[in-house]
Amino acid sequence: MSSRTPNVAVLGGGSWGTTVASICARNTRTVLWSRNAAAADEINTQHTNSRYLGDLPLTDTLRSTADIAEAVSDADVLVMGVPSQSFRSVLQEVAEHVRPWIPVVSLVKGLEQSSRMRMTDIVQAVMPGHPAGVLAGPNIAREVVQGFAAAATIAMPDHGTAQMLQPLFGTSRFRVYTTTDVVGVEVAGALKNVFAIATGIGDGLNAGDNTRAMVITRSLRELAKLGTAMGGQTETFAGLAGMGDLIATCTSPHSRNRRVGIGLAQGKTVEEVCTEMGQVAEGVKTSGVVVKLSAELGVDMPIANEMDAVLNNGQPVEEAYRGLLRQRPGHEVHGDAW
Ligand SMILES: NC(=O)C1=CN([C@@H]2O[C@H](COP(=O)(O)OP(=O)(O)OC[C@H]3O[C@@H](n4cnc5c(N)ncnc54)[C@H](O)[C@@H]3O)[C@@H](O)[C@H]2O)C=CC1
Ligand SMILES: O=C(CO)COP(=O)(O)O
Repeated sequence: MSSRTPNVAVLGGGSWGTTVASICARNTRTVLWSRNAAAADEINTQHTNSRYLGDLPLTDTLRSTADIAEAVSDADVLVMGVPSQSFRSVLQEVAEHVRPWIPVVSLVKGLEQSSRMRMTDIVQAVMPGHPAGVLAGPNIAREVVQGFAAAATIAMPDHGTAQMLQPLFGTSRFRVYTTTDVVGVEVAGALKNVFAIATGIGDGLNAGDNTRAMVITRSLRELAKLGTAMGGQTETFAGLAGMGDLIATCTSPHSRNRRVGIGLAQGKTVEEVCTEMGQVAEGVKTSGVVVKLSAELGVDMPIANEMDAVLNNGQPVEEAYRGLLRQRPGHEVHGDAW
């Protein structure tokens, strides 16, 4: 790469794709692909994305297009910000237009339902040879756009690539750390959404602060057990992408996943809550994938199992908490039961 800063293309004009593109545009030439031409036009002329981020101002040098080939043709770095279940099809659509071997950074916190694959595995399958990594952390989009201090970690298989990408995503108030633990960061980001739904149910049932702390703490343990069984490093789960994001998502009034849990506790169906929100809550679809993976890998995940029962098998929310309380607590650190 020459001495000029790399060109970035971000695919996906929702809350987080827009936010990350706005940050990158402060640091280098950045194009955001939105499938909605009116939204792209609004970003170019008004410097807002009102559907997802209200009137919060975006970086005025950010350029947006609804033409996916145009968005990526000059890109030195490809950033994927479409939800997990659309990730493969968008990548397939764009693959022939992308320069050879440029790095691909996923912003996505979900697992593919049909294949149970992580997003970086999908990159390897669709665009073999491209270095694939992930940016994740406690990053509620609107708070990041507003410029409140926050941090994330960028994981790439090669540390030099992570260090090369770091300045593209960071600002003085958005601190980007580096790691090579792609699996750990990616799994942590996907799993925390399932546990945010569990916390939301407790909050919606007015179960109180002790219950919330119990669910978050035991969720971290489940997350770390499955994450390490899948190849992630233990320390990652105590970091920004693990504990950090679990805390943010399980406690934020802005979290879509937590709001799903609250809605369920209020007697709404998953479909009703998701339609009302009009934004993705990845944990709904990730829940079923997680229980299948945990069964395959022999990892006991009682909270995730209860969420799968509620979200996919019609179990009433009150039963989910009662089901957990019926279990006898074992050794806090070495026990299998929750
Ligand atoms: N919003 C947030 O605070 C954060 C979100 N994330 C993750 O980022 C990913 C994207 O989420 P958000 O931007 O928040 O979702 P969103 O619901 O705000 O927006 C999703 C965007 O993807 C587009 N999209 C969906 N399917 C598409 C397809 N087939 N082709 C083209 N575009 C498509 C939608 O039109 C929409 O613009 C998710 O995995 C989420 O977990 C990660 C960190 C923070
Ligand atoms: O990933 C997020 C914060 O880090 C956003 O969480 P939600 O998708 O639940 O809004």
